[in-house]
Amino acid sequence: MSVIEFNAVSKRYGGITALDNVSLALGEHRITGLLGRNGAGKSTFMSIATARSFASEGRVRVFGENPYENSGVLDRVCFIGENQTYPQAHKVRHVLDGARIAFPLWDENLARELVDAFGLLTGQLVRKLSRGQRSAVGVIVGLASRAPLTFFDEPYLGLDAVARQLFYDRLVADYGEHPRTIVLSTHLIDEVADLIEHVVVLDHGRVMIDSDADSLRGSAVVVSGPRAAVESFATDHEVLQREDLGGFARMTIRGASADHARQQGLTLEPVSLQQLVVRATTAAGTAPDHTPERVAS
Ligand SMILES: Nc1ncnc2c1ncn2[C@@H]1O[C@H](COP(=O)(O)OP(=O)(O)OP(=O)(O)O)[C@@H](O)[C@H]1O
Repeated sequence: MSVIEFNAVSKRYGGITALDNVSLALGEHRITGLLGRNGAGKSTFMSIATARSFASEGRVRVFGENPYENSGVLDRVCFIGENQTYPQAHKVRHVLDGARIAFPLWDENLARELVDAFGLLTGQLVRKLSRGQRSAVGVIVGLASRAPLTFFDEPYLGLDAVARQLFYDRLVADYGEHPRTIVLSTHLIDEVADLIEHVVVLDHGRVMIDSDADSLRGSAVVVSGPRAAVESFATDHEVLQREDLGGFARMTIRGASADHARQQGLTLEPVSLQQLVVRATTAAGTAPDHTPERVAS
């Protein structure tokens, strides 16, 4: 079942097209990485999927229904943005109290554990927390909500590397025990590469990649060795990137057979998700009428 379905959805702000004819179906019980450059349309996508703004055109379905003013849908959705704001007088405990009421599947024990793990105190005023600590409050709400559809839109402004790792570890552990649909938008692709199962890359409001993460990772390899041998190997393949280093060459090649490369004495390395995303979004500007890359779903 698709939890989110966008069918030819566009969103325009005056002369700016933030989403351009986006068609996507995100299945349930997956962690999807929503990736793309600044201004690509990621927040706009999440804003429409959470019924905080209207599409200019197209059809949106969440849990199979129109999400607008639909409490049956929205009660199952949690959105954590990069800049959550809280009332001035609120303490951490008030935020948790509000979330307990808002989210039917709220897990108070998990919330308390996470408060400890992030080094917070429930009696602290949220406005006196550091930037990273405020982000931790958002992350705690997002995880403990156990919402069947949870969005994290760059949730970790100011969170240090240790706290971000804590978020990733707890996300994976809790998701393992309580599978749900999670959409995580981030620019820290290398950090999340191992935890995302599905990848959606937007660029200039369009879908550039909509793919299972493993298939995407396996879709290309980096081959290096003597230049003539690499050139010869690359002849019948699509070369995504090349570096010439004197008599040596290093190429990122799509659809290459690893065994064949090894037989020719070439060195193989996997391509990182970040490299694939960078490649997809740098090539995008030159391909206005592209077809989204859908490796497998
Ligand atoms: N409320 C708005 N009014 C006018 N333009 C907007 C509005 N919201 C977004 N935009 C524009 O729509 C485009 C997509 O913005 P969006 O915030 O969705 O991108 P993003 O991928 O989330 O970017 P970032 O990674 O920088 O957060 C941008 O060109 C942005 O300037």
